[in-house]
Amino acid sequence: MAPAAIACAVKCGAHHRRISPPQQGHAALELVARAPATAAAAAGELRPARCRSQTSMSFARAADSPAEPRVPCRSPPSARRARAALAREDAPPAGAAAEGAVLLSGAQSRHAIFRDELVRKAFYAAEAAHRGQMRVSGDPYLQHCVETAALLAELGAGPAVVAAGLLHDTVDDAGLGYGAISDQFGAGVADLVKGVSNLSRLSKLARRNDTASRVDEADKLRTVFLAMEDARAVLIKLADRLHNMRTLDSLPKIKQQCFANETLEIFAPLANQLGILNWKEQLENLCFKYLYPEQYEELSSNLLEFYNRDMIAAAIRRLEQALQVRGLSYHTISGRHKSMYSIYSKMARKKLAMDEIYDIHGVRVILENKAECFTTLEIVHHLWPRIPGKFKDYISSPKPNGYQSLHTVVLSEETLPLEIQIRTKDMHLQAEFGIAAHWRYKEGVRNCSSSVPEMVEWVRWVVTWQCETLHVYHPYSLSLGAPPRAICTFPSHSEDCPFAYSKRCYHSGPILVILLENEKMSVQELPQNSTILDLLKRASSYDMQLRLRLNCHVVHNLNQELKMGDVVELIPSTSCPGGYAREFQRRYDHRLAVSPS
Ligand SMILES: Nc1nc2c(ncn2[C@@H]2O[C@H](COP(=O)(O)OP(=O)(O)OP(=O)(O)O)[C@@H](O)[C@H]2O)c(=O)[nH]1
Ligand SMILES: Nc1ncnc2c1ncn2[C@@H]1O[C@H](COP(=O)(O)OP(=O)(O)OP(=O)(O)O)[C@@H](O)[C@H]1O
Repeated sequence: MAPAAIACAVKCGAHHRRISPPQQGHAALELVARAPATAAAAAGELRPARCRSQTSMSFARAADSPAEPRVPCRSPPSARRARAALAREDAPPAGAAAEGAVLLSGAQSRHAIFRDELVRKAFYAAEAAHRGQMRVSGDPYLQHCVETAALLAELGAGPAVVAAGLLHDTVDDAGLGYGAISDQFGAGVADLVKGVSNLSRLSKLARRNDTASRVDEADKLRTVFLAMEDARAVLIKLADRLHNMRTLDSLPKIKQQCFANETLEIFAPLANQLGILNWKEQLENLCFKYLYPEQYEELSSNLLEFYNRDMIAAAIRRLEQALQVRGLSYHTISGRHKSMYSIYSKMARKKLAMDEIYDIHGVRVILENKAECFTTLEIVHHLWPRIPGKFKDYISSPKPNGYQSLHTVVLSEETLPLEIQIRTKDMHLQAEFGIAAHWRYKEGVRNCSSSVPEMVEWVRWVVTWQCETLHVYHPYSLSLGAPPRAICTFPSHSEDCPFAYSKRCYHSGPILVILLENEKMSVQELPQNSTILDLLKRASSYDMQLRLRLNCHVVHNLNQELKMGDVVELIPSTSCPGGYAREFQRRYDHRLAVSPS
């Protein structure tokens, strides 16, 4: 649908009555009531599911990110300071800026993990490394590092991930070496920081090559991201991007759009694949704001009048009581309102006005068996008047992908449509993690024929396992069936634990590798067991004068086999001492400096 048509569709929905406003840019509210079997439900508690969203729009830009083009800061003093800070113990170093102390205590008051020894030490190292560096907004650079780490802390990530979140820009922007980080924080943290750097570099190249505009290529790049790095590095990169997107205001419009395009095509779907829906929705809403500002404003002001969180909470309470009266026990009842971008996309996809979208407010009930689902449906239709034509029985007639659920739309509070989904715990497991998984449903048929789903499921599992908040809402922890294999107690793993984090993919299909040549990045799909020579046959610019690097190491053997996520660079033999990437950056910066922005 053309933007003008969307604007019209948004307008058409503008007559809804005024109700409680959502926070701007806020991801969908999600409320969960556990069955009385759980402590939360026994206490009648409603709580936000997954991480609580925070969408403060207060700071501007960072690392790989928004304030581009960023001349790489290789300031020897900051690098020296940072190395010195690394060498010290974890006490605040003499000369540490007072504003650093304020940032640290602010972070500690929000998240206890900032009191952890490793995390505090990482904070001081980041403080020393970034001292004096400012963001485009004029805020201290360190603020971005702290906010990135805070997002990870909010998910319940452990000390290594939060420490790496604090240090994520020290290699690229403060000249700290892998060795220095590894010596002080261990190879685990250093690998994560390096992993984030690698992802940032590819992301930068993707923006320069406008990869986001080629859907297929963007899909493949996401797959490469998941394949090439530890899932936790991807998580840190996502946190980095989310904070940068929240603070995009200070940048020129053209760069805002460039970041928003890339985020919408690559990072938001990545968050979806990782199962961090709250981040996915925040990222999408922010992209929407920068890419379609008029439609965003219009839809946002209409939704201010329309979103009704209290109604969802009241509906959950009412249904809970009714189920109790009938003696029906359930696993969970959850509610959410649809995010702004999801509404916008559905309107565009289905050419509908806002008031024709019936699932803006939704509730989902998970029960033990089919019979209980149908009884619950009766109860629902008894509690609220149903909207004709909106009932779907995907239990009796499952969707081709196996998805099963009952869907109905009722009129809550007499005027507001409320979508209610009713399913068993096994159906829910299928809908979240099986072939009918929600992320696959959202991506449509793309990606589904390769080994990608297997890899995504693996990465989702690792990330879920690593983050307490996500773990709590994992179906296995809702006793939705036995875990597939024996697992350790959260959050530690035995050495041979199958769920310990490691790069693990089960590739049976083709591999994806990145080829960098002549300032161009492409994602190449090759059969298993392909060699560097096979890849070079596809390179338009290859001649024997060029040197080759595979994952930053010079290559001597062209028959070396490639694996998923490898990065192959063709380097001009006259390359500058700083390496191809830096020369590339220099040329790019020069071009931007001379071209009108
Ligand atoms: N995980 C998963 N969820 C699904 C799938 N199909 C539908 N859903 C969920 O069910 C909701 C409604 O789907 P349908 O009842 O088929 O409705 P629709 O065709 O999208 O159109 P509307 O009735 O306008 O919402 C979706 O918004 C999803 O939340 C699926 O294959 N997998
Ligand atoms: N009625 C509901 N109750 C509770 N959660 C829901 C309900 N409907 C969808 N969800 C969940 O809300 C999240 C956001 O879904 P969203 O509304 O953006 O898309 P969708 O409903 O799945 O798809 P579509 O836009 O295609 O209708 C998903 O995790 C989805 O499973």
